[in-house]
Amino acid sequence: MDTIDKIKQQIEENKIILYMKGSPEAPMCGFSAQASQAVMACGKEFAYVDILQNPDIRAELPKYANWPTFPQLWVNGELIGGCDIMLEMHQNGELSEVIASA
Ligand SMILES: N[C@@H](CCC(=O)N[C@@H](CS)C(=O)NCC(=O)O)C(=O)O
Ligand code: FES
Repeated sequence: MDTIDKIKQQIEENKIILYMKGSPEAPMCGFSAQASQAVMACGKEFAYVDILQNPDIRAELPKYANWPTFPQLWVNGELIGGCDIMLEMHQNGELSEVIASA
């Protein structure tokens, strides 16, 4: 399967999916750590992909998403945003709402 198809499948099959560096338990970058903590605080199960272990996705997702960096949170097939957006939405309560809608 080519990388774009793999990405599309992941996003379709997982209502909440976080593309990040490392894992929520062992994040490998401060941005990914903060983002995964905000998502975890919403209390709903979510999928994640460690892009450090998936260099093809690291290379292709930014083009597909039209978003240059990681982490990236996707909910219901749509890009929500990166770390700054997740933290802002966590602070104003919108992150839980979006995640609850998944
Ligand atoms: N301001 C960004 C911070 C994230 C960021 O700058 N990520 C960088 C460093 S971890 C990145 O993903 N660079 C591309 C790469 O490492 O593939 C956000 O809101 O998500
Ligand atoms: S890995 Fe260096 S800032 Fe994320």
